[in-house]
Amino acid sequence: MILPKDFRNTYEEVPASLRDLYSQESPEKGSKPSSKLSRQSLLKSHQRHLAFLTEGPLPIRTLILPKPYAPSRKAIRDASSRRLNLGDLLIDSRNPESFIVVKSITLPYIYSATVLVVEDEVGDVARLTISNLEHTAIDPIVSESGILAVKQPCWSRLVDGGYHIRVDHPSDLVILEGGDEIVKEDWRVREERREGRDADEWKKEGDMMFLKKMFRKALVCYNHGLHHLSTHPNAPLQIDLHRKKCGVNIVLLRLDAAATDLSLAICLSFSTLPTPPSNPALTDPATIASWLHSQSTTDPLNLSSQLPPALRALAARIKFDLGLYQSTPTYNLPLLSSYVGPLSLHLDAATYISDVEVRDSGAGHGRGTFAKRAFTMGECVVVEKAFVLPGYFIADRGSDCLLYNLGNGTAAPRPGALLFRELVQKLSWNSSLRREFFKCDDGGYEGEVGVGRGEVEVEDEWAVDVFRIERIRTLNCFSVPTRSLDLLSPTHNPHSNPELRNGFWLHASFINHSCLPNSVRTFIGDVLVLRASRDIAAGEEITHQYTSPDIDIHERQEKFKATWGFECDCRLCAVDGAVGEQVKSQRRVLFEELKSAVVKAGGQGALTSTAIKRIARMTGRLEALYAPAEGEPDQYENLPRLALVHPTLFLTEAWRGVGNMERMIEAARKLLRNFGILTAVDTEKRTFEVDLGQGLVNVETVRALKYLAEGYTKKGWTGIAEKCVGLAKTWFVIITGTEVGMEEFLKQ
Ligand SMILES: C[S@@+](CC[C@H](N)C(=O)[O-])C[C@H]1O[C@@H](n2cnc3c(N)ncnc32)[C@H](O)[C@@H]1O
Repeated sequence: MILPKDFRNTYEEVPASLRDLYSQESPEKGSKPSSKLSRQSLLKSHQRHLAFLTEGPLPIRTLILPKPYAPSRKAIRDASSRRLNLGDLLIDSRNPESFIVVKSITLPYIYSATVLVVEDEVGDVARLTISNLEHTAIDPIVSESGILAVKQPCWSRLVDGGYHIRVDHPSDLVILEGGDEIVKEDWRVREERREGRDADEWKKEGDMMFLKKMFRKALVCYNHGLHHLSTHPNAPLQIDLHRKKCGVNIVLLRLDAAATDLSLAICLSFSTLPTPPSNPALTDPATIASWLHSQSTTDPLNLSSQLPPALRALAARIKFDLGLYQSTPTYNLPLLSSYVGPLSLHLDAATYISDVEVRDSGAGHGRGTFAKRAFTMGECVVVEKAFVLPGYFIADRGSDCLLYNLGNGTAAPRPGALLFRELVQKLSWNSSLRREFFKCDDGGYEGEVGVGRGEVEVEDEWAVDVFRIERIRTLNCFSVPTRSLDLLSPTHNPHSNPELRNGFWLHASFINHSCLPNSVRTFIGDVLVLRASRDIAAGEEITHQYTSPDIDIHERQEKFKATWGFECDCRLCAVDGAVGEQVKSQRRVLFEELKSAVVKAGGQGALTSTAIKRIARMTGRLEALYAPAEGEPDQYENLPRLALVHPTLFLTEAWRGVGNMERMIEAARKLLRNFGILTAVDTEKRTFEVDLGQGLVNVETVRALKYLAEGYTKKGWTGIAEKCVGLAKTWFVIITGTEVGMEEFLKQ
């Protein structure tokens, strides 16, 4: 089809236009549309849109969340559910007790959303837009002539006039089998099972579909094969088909279904042994499924050693993906780190959370995570495999997409949009995972939309509320590099702003922020490693920095408020906040002047001692703005002085550059001090003491120690140099998660 020149793709919604449209309540709300498009014009428009997907330039995918509304909690088969037709639907008015059954009369348009033309049981037609389905055009979930039940249907306005039916929550859509009794008689179809095909042929076709990445079609073929085997038994083939279905389900993130298939395959493989096992548990699918879901590394039935390798590998995969827990922080992290690459993020690692507990923080911060035992500096406090970390190829522009949330006017770029999509997919298909996820902080969403935490059950499953998923994502996700170590690489330029992924960790979500934290989180692929950055006492709350604090207290608090809805009340924020406005503004001005002086000095070729001294004098003036007034106690005594960090780092490296070791040592100690870490040197006894207090451990403090070691070595004070190296090593592990790359870093 040749598209007309003036063709506009109205299936790709424009967020700003939609926001404007939704900003005013429709005067027609609650009434029936006064006019509607004919079947012919809907079909014609649809054909053009389908042609656009093959002929037109593809825009960036735009996922849109309208204003929040709760998913329906009514099963369509519930006797009190009301079955409607298109003619009964009202504008912008959803009834959670109602549903409609429609049949697709077109191929689906699958891009930012899925669009179909559907007819109802009396032949009326409508455009149906389904958001948040994870399928692709080659492997669709909804098909031409597919039959769907849509819960709480209503007419939603379109920007260009007219109406469509819009589905946002995956649990508001039910895909019906052709033979389902709920489907009207003349729509019912016998499932297509080409005569003459045997299970082996279905298996081959399924394998072919799998290779073509048509995963859902592969599942259909394997199911046909299994159906054939119900009348032509062949145990090895049946095991094989369940095994293959399990593998496809894992690819589609349908882990609950994968566990069901695998338990059937395992039981069949045991029951068909020449001497079947005496333990009946081994041939009971429910027992095997519950072991797969047990989240425990224990294996009371000694299954692992008895399973054929292919089934054993699948069992391990499912257990890791559903979440596996170990009680000790024993890991070979360097080995795990060696497996990680841009396309291999997902590691086989169990989660360690045994030595922390979640309880009310008692400080008005909601729930928090607390130490159940003492941790020494550097120890792992939590090690956690991601619940979801999308593994896309960053250079692949085909995965570009944006998520617009019209409810709060925010837009998330690709990392957030892809995390949202994958969270929706994982939660839609795995009811066993929903309860834990929906316990995470949702910032009071339930109250706003009028749903209580315990009430969200649908057909014994938790409803998949996409608005709530998005709220939970924004409050709890982390931006992550492939490995924290990569952020330190000499080729990594912090100003080039490399794209970080967005990931979700269920347990780390319960850790509150402090600008003066006692732990540092790092990432090795999809494994989060949280280490104590100072000694932590049993019972102490574990905290980490959500983001490194802005120098300016107002900007800092604004960021916390805008992103997470809180105001930080840590000691640093209290002290920075209590500084008079005049001093605050003087600090800001001087900081900016220093920044320009540093840029200017750097741009004039090799630095001279005169240029460095000039910056040192300006830094001294800034330092004076942190001094206490005469007779007053020093509020910053052992607190970070954030505005001084960059200038002192510059001075340390500049003095090093011109070979002035004494000045470099002095500046490096100041750098530590400006992060809140006090050092004391006894020149007589040649001792060096470090008082970490509540100071910050980060890459710059590791660098400061490295420079100190270098300086003291040059002076011949090897004892102090060794002490600095020892501490630098511990801190390096804290800020990267492992010792991988440590020697190189300390040598540079
Ligand atoms: C990732 S969650 C942390 C766990 C959360 N407290 C809970 O009850 O689930 C982030 C939310 O915790 C709260 N929070 C975290 N750090 C805080 C702090 N320093 N002060 C006040 N509230 C904080 C905020 O409500 C924030 O949106």
